[in-house]
Amino acid sequence: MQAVRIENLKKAYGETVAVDGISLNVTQGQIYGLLGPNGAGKTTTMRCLCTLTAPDSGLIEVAGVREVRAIRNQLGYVAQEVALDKVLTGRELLAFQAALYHIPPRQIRDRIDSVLDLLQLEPYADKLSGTYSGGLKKRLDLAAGLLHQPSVLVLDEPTVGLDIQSRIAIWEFLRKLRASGVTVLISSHYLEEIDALADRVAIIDRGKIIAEGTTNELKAKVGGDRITIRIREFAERHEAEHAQKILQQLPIVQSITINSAQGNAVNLFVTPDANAISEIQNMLAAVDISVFSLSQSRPSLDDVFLAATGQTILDAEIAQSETIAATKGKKKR
Ligand SMILES: Nc1ncnc2c1ncn2[C@@H]1O[C@H](COP(=O)(O)OP(=O)(O)OP(=O)(O)O)[C@@H](O)[C@H]1O
Repeated sequence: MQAVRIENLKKAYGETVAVDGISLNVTQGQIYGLLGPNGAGKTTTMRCLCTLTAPDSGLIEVAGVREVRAIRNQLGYVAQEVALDKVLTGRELLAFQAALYHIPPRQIRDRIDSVLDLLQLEPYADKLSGTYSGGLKKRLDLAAGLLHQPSVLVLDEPTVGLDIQSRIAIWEFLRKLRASGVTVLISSHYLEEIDALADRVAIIDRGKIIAEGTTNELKAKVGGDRITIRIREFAERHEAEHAQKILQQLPIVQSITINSAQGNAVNLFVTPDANAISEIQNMLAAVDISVFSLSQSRPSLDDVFLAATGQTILDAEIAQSETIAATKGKKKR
């Protein structure tokens, strides 16, 4: 049975199309990643799945059930913002959540002890949650999401703003959860997070899935190696375009894009070839283009995004924030 099935989900807010026909299948016991820039539609997809936002159309099924109440019993949702009442202790907060989830009163104590243990929160359980560090708050949020023993845990950007140690602790916890059979759906715009955790990934851009598969499958599809050339530390766009024109003539070059977020670096995908670097260097030297730096790497998930959209995730985020700023500016006038 599929843990999560979403078919042709659509949701618009006025003229903004947040989700534009997303379909997903998540097998039980997997960590499934939704990767995409801010504003791609990840939160809206998750909120629709968790029955917190009504979709305009599309089908949602969780562990074989479609009815709102039944879906809620199967799902735990941990939102992007930590939603804690600071004047309660961790334990009191969990007790409050347990009542919201209609957990039978006789079971509440055991359930709370069990999630506190699972997230190694016992030493902090009787301290006010307002005094917790960011990592502890997130762990308490995760504990609350697991109180009713959901078969699917949905996490929206669970490590945003956390330091690296707290992030790694949460990654380890999620792997343990998977080993116990819980399905985890996680959204992130951190490439390394999805790379480290997800069995499968859907890459989302502007409300649509642009690539789906295991991380290895997706990287393999991109093909050859990536070579990044910087003509100068911060090159002008026209300098990068000149190099692009020259390098396009090389048969080993599969595609070339210019990355403005990286000082107009020139990104190439080339067929794997031991002489690729020297061929490129010779070609540029022949037309007197000097090179500030040159690096070669295996494809990353960002390359998958780049190959599908023509821009990196960071570029897409910059473009999205510029669109929002422009819309706000228009409204003010
Ligand atoms: N309640 C809302 N009202 C109006 N527009 C919304 C609302 N929620 C989301 N949007 C818009 O829908 C689009 C998708 O947003 P969404 O939050 O789903 O993306 P995201 O990939 O989760 O990004 P983020 O990580 O920034 O939340 C964006 O353009 C956003 O501005």
